[in-house]
This record gives sequence, structure tokens and C-alpha cells, in this order.
Amino acid sequence: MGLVFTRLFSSVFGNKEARILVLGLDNAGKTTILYRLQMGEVVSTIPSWPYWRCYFPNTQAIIYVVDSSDTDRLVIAREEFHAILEEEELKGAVVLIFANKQDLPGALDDAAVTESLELHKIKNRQWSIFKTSAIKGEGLFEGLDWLSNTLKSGGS
Ligand SMILES: Nc1nc2c(ncn2[C@@H]2O[C@H](COP(=O)(O)OP(=O)(O)OP(=O)(O)O)[C@@H](O)[C@H]2O)c(=O)[nH]1
Ligand SMILES: [Mg+2]
Repeated sequence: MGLVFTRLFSSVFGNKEARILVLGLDNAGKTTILYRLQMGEVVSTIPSWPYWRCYFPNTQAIIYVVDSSDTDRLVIAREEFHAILEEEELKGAVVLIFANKQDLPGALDDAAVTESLELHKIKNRQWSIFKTSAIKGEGLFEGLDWLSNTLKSGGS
């Protein structure tokens, strides 16, 4: 399951529209995050894997959401994440990772999630990871600020 939205970033060059995909395993917190960010934009739901590709063209950024407390499924999350990065149509997209559910006991921190997802393998692309709690509303805007600045400065 995923979500897609477009957002306007104002910059010195005027308003720039960015198409952003929010992806991640089920239960990661994607819907909660978008609700928290109070996106005024139209958010559409992407049904399931086979259809994800239809949403890939013209995507400037991917937000990949991980349930940091669901350590059993981090391997699956890693495989899914790297499969997404392999997609030709997403080669130019900037990647923001949300290590979500930091409020839960046993949640891995950003360094541990970086290790589990093997983020050091990411090549030729701008990326960053932020610790978030969608429930508490923590870390989300910091991440979005990074994304906004990165897209304004020309993206990948
Ligand atoms: N404790 C805690 N729970 C969270 C957090 N973010 C989301 N949840 C909970 O996790 C569950 C799943 O959240 P959703 O936002 O529905 O997850 P999703 O990624 O949209 O899931 P799908 O739509 O099934 O793909 C819900 O019960 C949320 O309340 C968080 O930061 N902390
Ligand atoms: Mg959802």
C-alpha cells in the first residue's frame, strides 16, 4: 500500500510542484503521517505492488516509512526498499526515510534502521533519515523541511 501527493514548494524561482510517493510496508504509519502533516493536497491511495509502477513516472521524491519497532519485518522492508530504488523511473527521485514509531519501546533508532535497511548502499542519490513518531507528531516537519530544501536546490 502506498500514497501519492503533490506539494507546492515556493522558492526563489517561483512555485515548484513536486510529486511525492509515500511508500512502506502495511502498518508502517503512512496514513497517520499524511494526516499529521495535514496535507491540503489531494492524496490518492496506491492499491498494491503490481500497480505501484503506474505512479512512478514524474516522481521527484519518495518518503519511505518504516515501523522501527517491527524488527521482525525489517528484512522485508529492506528488500522492498531496495527494489523500489532499482526502478528505472525512480532513478532521479530524492529519498526521505522516516524511522517511525520512535515512541514505542524497543524501537530501533535512526542509526540502527540505517544499518538494517543498508542505506549505505544507496548510490548517486540524495537521501536522509529522520526519527519520527507520527502519533506524537515528532520529526515529521524536520524531514519535510529537508525534502523541501533538497528539492529546491535541484533534487538529486
Ligand atoms: N505508537 C505509534 N503508533 C503509530 C505510529 N504511527 C502509526 N501508528 C499506528 O500504527 C497503525 C498503522 O498506521 P497507519 O498509518 O494506518 O499505517 P499505514 O502505513 O497507512 O498502513 P496501511 O494503510 O495498511 O499500508 C495505526 O494503529 C497507527 O495508529 C507511531 O509513530 N507510533
Ligand atoms: Mg494506510
